[in-house]
Amino acid sequence: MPVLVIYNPVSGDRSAEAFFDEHVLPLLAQHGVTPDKVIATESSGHVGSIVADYLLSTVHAQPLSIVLGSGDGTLHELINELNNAPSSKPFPRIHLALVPCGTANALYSSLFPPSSQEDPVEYKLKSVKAFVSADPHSVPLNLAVNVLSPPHVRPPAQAPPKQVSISAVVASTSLHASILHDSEALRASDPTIERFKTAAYQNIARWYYASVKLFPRKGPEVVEVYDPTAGAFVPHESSTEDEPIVDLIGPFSYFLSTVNVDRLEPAFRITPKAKELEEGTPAALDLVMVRPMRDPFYTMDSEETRKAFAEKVGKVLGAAYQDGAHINLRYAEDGSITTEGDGPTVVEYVRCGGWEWEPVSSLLPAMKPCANPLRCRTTSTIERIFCARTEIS
Ligand SMILES: Nc1ncnc2c1ncn2[C@@H]1O[C@H](COP(=O)(O)OP(=O)(O)OP(=O)(O)O)[C@@H](O)[C@H]1O
Repeated sequence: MPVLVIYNPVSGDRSAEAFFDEHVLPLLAQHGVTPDKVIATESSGHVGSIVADYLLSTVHAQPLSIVLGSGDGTLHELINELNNAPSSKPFPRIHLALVPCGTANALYSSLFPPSSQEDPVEYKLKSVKAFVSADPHSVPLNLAVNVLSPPHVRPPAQAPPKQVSISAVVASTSLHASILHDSEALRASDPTIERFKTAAYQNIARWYYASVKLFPRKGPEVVEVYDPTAGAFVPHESSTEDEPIVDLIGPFSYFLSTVNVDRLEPAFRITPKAKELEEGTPAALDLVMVRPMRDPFYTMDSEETRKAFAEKVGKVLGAAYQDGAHINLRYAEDGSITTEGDGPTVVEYVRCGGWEWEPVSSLLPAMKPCANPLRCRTTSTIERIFCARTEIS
């Protein structure tokens, strides 16, 4: 099977090149794996053209393996560039062995949940070791298709085309989208995951107005919601087999869905039940929402209310770092947050097949990343991309 070795030299703390020279390439050589190419990406989007050009130059009858040293962003680019690459015949199955060289490494840390005792070098080599082992095990990735509509324009002006983006980790609006947006500006000064926290504090008091539709996934055929008392997903109260679509209104503080991952950083388990979905079951999006109107103390939108509510959002995010404990938080009668009683859950943790986000204007300024309509749907598993992983018992 042909093998490409690709790394992004600027991802994370820029240590990918040294790590590949010192550990990854010697490990491959030790197992008799001679890569067809070893390439460092030179710019944004380069990873996709490296792989597409390679595939277009070969007969590509057999599957291709890629040892990829990067974070989630480079993987995202690879998937999207391949999806857009012109090819008269289908691309072969692609096997990935991941080396976590990025900042957050959400997919890697979900496939290989870290433990504090582990040697850091050994930890980073787990996927490559699975790939070179005598009996490699891989997991298929589910992909979510996101369609971003352009803002409405008045005729005769012509609207720009819709943008399609495929995600293998996360699709979000609201606070998380704003964090990603603003954390890029902090990359040069802070290469660590701390920059996500800095960006979170910059945006935590913002609300986003939208009307939202949730669609069921195949299998259950209803939208499901996590019930902390039952410790399980149950049918959403507004979703029945006859009328499965759930309509929600904002404002929203947090709105984020994941595929394939239960965490966005090694310790940030934002969709902690996502890994319980068994391989082979219909693809699902695990969606986490925080809507200020669920707070019994919500009266009206004002700068003051947003500031007070920001403290509660901070508690939700803090609990996500406590092994995903945010999904058990409820409002007490006095509006404080508790894990006791049967008050409304602070977080709505939904399992669905897709969602639509239609922004509506608010009296207070909305944020750029969430200003356009967005539709996100899971596809059934796409067979071509597999990740090398050891069995997780
Ligand atoms: N040679 C390069 N010079 C500049 N940018 C590059 C180069 N190669 C790739 N990139 C860009 O670097 C960006 C960041 O890469 P990546 O996502 O792998 O790391 P990260 O953002 O640190 O990690 P994570 O996504 O896990 O937080 C990608 O968007 C990619 O387009």
